[in-house]
Amino acid sequence: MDVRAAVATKAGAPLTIETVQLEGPRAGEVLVEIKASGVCHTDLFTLSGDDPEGLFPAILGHEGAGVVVEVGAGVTTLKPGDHVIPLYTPECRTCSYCLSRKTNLCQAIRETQGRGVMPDGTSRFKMGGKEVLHYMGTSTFANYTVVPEIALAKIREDAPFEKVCYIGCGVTTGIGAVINTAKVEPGDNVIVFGLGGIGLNVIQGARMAGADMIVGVDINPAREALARKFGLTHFVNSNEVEGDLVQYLVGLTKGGADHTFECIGNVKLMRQALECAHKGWGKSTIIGVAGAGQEIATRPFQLVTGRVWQGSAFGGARGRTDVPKIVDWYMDGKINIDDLITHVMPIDKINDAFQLMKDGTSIRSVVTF
Ligand SMILES: NC(=O)C1=CN([C@@H]2O[C@H](COP(=O)(O)OP(=O)(O)OC[C@H]3O[C@@H](n4cnc5c(N)ncnc54)[C@H](OP(=O)(O)O)[C@@H]3O)[C@@H](O)[C@H]2O)C=CC1
Ligand SMILES: N[C@@H](CCC(=O)N[C@@H](CSC=O)C(=O)NCC(=O)O)C(=O)O
Ligand SMILES: [Zn+2]
Ligand SMILES: [Zn+2]
Repeated sequence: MDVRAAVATKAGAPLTIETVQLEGPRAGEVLVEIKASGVCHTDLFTLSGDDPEGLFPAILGHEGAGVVVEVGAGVTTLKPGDHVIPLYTPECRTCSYCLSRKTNLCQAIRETQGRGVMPDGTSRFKMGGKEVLHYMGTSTFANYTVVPEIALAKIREDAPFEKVCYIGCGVTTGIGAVINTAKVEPGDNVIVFGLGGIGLNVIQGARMAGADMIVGVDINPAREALARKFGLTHFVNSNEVEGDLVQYLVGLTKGGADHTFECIGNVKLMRQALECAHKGWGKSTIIGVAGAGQEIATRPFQLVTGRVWQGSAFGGARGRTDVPKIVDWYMDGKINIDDLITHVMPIDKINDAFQLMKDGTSIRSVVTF
């Protein structure tokens, strides 16, 4: 079938809206009509060429929501008409990672996903007779896509696609990092570096967990007012701090934070986030994704003296199990998504969404089909 897609032809170039040929679902696969997709910083990161796994030409997008159109042979858990959110972290429930119960990083299809192909090693997308690659196993910047059954969360049918698509990455990543990975406890002090589409959800998660001080660090003063609505108690504009930022934050939290989160992807800030965690017990969780060749550094003494450095992918969430519950939280008014979706536009305007993100003007843009 012909589908409309925003194609990333090469690193650094704007996406182009194209008619692409999509083959139907093979065994274990599902054809999904994508109704809406958020644009995450990671899409921009991959498009920039900084992602060691970035491949072109490809159809980016990993924050979608839509409706099942057709299922391939052997698919038992989904049927046409079901509403779904594609998962870049699948949940097969049978691989050793899933069975360990120690991680959400299902590895059942990770290798082929990283090569931009379906689990059988081929792509379903073609343009002008040539293969176009999948991205993160989801490729949601197309009005139809094919996704493995194990990478689809079935959600309730009354949830609005234009809002709950954000649960496909940003919401789950931020709230999940607090609840599943860091396990923030009532009364904890928290510092969040980067108050964008992820960091604001970390703030929202910290408030849900009952944190006491919730400190946000950003260079964009426009982020303060919105962050306060989500639970921020102290805003720090790092450009305005005189002297050492780490010392300032340690002072503000009277010895360092119980938990810090890096939500930018900057290795220097990852170090600062670790070093303003409390001596003896502070935990620092890296969420931001850093480019090829970037490495983190600190004095080992920082760890010897009890700080813990860890990371979180997709908020430690097991998507098929947890995503439907997070959709319920939104529908029940327990979490706020609406105020974070600052722009909605048709897919034809997707390059505007990337520009708004680069300019620091948007929190989340959602494209519709
Ligand atoms: N681990 C995971 O599972 C996931 C990781 N990510 C990653 O998380 C990171 C954040 O994504 P997202 O929230 O969408 O990105 P955004 O661009 O929305 O947010 C980043 C924020 O950090 C601010 N910032 C930039 N530089 C600095 C600085 N030097 N000091 C303080 N603040 C700064 C930005 O300001 P300004 O707006 O002015 O630039 C912006 O407010 C990215 O690296 C993304 O790839 C995303 C999803 C999942
Ligand atoms: N491909 C990159 C790493 C990109 C990355 O870390 N992705 C996150 C999700 S970011 C979503 O917006 C993730 O889940 N990582 C786990 C994984 O298995 O990819 C690189 O090679 O550096
Ligand atoms: Zn993302
Ligand atoms: Zn698995």
